[in-house]
Amino acid sequence: MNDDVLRVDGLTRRFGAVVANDDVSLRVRPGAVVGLLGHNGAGKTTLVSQVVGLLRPDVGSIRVGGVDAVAEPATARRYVALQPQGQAPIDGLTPRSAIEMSGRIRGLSPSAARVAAESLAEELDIGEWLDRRALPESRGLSGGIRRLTAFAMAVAAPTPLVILDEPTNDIDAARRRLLWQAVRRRGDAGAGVLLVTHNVAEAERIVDDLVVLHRGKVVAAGSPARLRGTTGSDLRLELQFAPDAVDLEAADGGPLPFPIRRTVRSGRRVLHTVATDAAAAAVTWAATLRERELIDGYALGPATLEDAYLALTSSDVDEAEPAPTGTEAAHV
Ligand SMILES: Nc1ncnc2c1ncn2[C@@H]1O[C@H](COP(=O)(O)OP(=O)(O)OP(=O)(O)O)[C@@H](O)[C@H]1O
Repeated sequence: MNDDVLRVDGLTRRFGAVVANDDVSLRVRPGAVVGLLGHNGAGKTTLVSQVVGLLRPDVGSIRVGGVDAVAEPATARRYVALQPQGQAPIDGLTPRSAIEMSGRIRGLSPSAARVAAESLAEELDIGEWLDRRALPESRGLSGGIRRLTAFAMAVAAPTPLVILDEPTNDIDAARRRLLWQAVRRRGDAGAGVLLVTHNVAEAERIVDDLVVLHRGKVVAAGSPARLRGTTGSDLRLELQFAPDAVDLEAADGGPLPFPIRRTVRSGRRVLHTVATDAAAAAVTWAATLRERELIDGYALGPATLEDAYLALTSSDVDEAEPAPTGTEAAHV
């Protein structure tokens, strides 16, 4: 089908010796929320900058709403709204005036822009700040309210494609939940949404598909269930090591009394993926490590997408066997 609202093919962008995007391809269909995940420096913002015409690719093509965004960036830009990664420059404005102004720039009538500001303030629970002025040096409005205002500015008028670059930074947990729901609603209303985030656990609940970038390359793509790459009944045993634990291998590297499907090391955490029937043995073993003060603590719960994401983007992974995902890109 060629009704993609965003289609990126073979995109490569270098900065000197750094290959920030390396043969990246992805697509976003109308009504789909696609999460773009990756660590710092993975190349996410470079990709977004090319889609909105702020950077030119070295190689590859970008189509936004069917328009060649490399050849005709100004035309393509009409189909896309962007919430950039940094704070929106709204000093001197109130959230209400900033949201209304964005809506007006995107073609809303004055009355439609007023209605949009009111309804977004309600949707995001920022009504109490709607008429408070943002002042220089981050005064007047908190970082979180500024981020929510920037989101409202991006979606004040509907566009076929919405790109959100880390929209949840600085936002408290309750309003983050409202924001995720608002993002999902934009997809349900028919927009294609490209959502750049580090927040794997929260994004998992609202995205249709995920694309994982690692060092400029797409290392996995597909639905959250496909990327999770474990059977529905798998569990995750998380071990937390003390800051002064010097020999992680000695603590957890011996023969284990149960089979482990996958192990990922992430800082002071070690995440083992285990089958449900190994739960009792896993807890007994972890409790012993805890008693011997080799670990600070442990937790056993359902395997999550975060485990799979860390496995895809970490160089410190042991796989017992190839991940049973059926995806062509579920390995690095
Ligand atoms: N203007 C630039 N000049 C030189 N190098 C750049 C430039 N912009 C990005 N890079 C480099 O390209 C790589 C990808 O950066 P990019 O900002 O796209 O990553 P990111 O995934 O958005 O990271 P973050 O999550 O930290 O925002 C990094 O190595 C970065 O240092």
